[in-house]
Amino acid sequence: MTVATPMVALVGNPNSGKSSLFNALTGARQKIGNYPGVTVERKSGRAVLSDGRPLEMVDLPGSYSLTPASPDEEVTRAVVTGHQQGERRLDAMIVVLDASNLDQHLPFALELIAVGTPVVVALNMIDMATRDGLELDAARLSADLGVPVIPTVAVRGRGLIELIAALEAVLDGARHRIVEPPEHGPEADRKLRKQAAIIARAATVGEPPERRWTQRIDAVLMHPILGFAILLAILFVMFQAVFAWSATPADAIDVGIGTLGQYLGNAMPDNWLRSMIVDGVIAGVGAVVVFLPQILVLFLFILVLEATGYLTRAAFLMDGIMAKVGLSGRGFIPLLSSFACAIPGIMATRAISDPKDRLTTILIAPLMTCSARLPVYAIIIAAFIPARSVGPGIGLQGLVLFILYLTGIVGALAAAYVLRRTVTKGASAGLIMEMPRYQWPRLQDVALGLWQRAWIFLKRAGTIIFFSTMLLWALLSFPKPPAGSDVSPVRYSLAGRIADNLVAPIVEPIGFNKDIALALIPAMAAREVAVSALGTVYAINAGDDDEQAARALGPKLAADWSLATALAFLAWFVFAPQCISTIAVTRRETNSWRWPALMVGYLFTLAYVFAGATYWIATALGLS
Ligand SMILES: Nc1nc2c(ncn2[C@@H]2O[C@H](COP(=O)(O)OP(=O)(O)OP(=O)(O)O)[C@@H](O)[C@H]2O)c(=O)[nH]1
Ligand SMILES: [Mg+2]
Repeated sequence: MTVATPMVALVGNPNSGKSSLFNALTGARQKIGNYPGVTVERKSGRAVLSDGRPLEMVDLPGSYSLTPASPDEEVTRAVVTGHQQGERRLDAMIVVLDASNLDQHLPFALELIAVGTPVVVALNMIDMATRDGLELDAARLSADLGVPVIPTVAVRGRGLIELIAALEAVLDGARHRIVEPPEHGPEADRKLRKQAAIIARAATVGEPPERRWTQRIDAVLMHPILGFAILLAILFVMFQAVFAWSATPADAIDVGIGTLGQYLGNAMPDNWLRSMIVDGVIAGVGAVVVFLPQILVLFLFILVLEATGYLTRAAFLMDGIMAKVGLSGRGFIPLLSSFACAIPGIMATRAISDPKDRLTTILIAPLMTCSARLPVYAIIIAAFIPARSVGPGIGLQGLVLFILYLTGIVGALAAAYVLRRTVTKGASAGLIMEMPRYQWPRLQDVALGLWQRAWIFLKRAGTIIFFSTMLLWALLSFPKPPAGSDVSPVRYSLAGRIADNLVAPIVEPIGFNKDIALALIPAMAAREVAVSALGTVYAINAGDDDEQAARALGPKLAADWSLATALAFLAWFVFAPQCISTIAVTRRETNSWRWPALMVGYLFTLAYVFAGATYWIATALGLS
């Protein structure tokens, strides 16, 4: 028998009903304070056992595991292990579970039971589980866990008498020793989750078909090997579709822009204004707008996958790999968003609680292939990679695009691995997220999402790209070479001179010609500007004798560049941090210039090295 007032804590996942249970058990006899040195609230109160003995009870903050990922979770761990300043050693714990979420709440319960302090499990929210048609076997669960399990409905006060009785029984048992729980990594985490899943399944005797279906689908989609193969297959189909489905509408836009350019070219007098509109705006902006269909196909896939509930599963699948490089699955959604654009991706990292984990995720986000790279990739692939099939249903062009995406991902993982061992050193936490239900995507939602992306893209084309194209046109057009000289107007212009004298010598060793050197300057504003810049350069170069120049950029490149140069150009854009907005948002989110500077530095280095290696290997293979 314990002599002093027994000390009991309520522990469990967030939202399992701890506070509701605490209120029901202690009534008005509560004290609220703070744990010393931290801003974590301490809530304690008095309950009574059936024989009238008093009991001190604390309501701990919700946690996912004993490996802390936040100050709240640190306090929970410290109280559970008896190391918390200002807290007595526990005599018992009430572990609170949400009955309809056993899979996700049991891993923490298993960890808590392993500590050795006497435990009573409150199988809470039984009313919700029953409402959903879920039937649980508390006795079986108790047998598997080795501790008493009492079904409760905290908000109705049901099961409280039984809970107190069970608590009394464990308090009267022998004194216990605390087994210091190991802080565990992802491997131990997965084991725990697996064990939890088995116990949960055994305790579930009746389940509505919908839940069973979810589990059956999950068993396949989240299988460590099969699920991964399916994820890769889905991504692969997605990239094939980006090319296959967009060809016809892209051609139509292309023809439309060409016709517009030709019409204006014929209708306007031959002066600088005509050159600015036809060679500058229409050639430049048009070269980018052509990629709208491909961007929409990509987003169609992302939006549909997200709406079905699959993306969260993909995050779980990726967690294992991400943990190996020191990231957590929490970073998956931000990184996936970065496939659309790094800016919302970097902002979404706010959901990552560990600061170093978050910082690493920010630093590698620009390596995810954003939609602004798509125009660059697409034009080079279309011009240099033959549209032939390399297997049933596998186009070579889609395959190359897939490889470019993959290179970005592998580069990001490698970068994270290095960063986590150097500048952002630290331990990584496991992933816990609630799984959404599987459902059919709603057509309106997908349509609205697509409309928003299209609008954002066109707005960029109308602002950043429009202005940088105009500026570039001006830099490319002036000063004019003296009449009668046969020097190229582009090379004679201000932009041409900057590119030739400053940039070209740096990028020449990696196989870039002077036109590329020129395009890289305005592309610092945004990657897709590289395409509009090339469009403008070649349009101005072609002068009056080639009305088709504005829209025939692809064939022009194919005639002008070697394959080795084209491949090096692709490799460059996998890594190069050519996006002012990303640098700005990194500065804002990390609140210092140090991290964006590091990001720009390491990415340019990688871009240079990889583009160079690609060029030299391709040249050695005779691909020039
Ligand atoms: N239907 C039903 N709702 C419950 C039950 N227990 C708690 N709730 C509700 O579940 C929600 C979360 O309950 P809390 O008691 O705040 O959960 P908690 O575990 O203290 O959550 P954190 O403090 O965030 O970790 C509240 O809206 C409660 O009203 C229950 O047995 N049945
Ligand atoms: Mg609470």
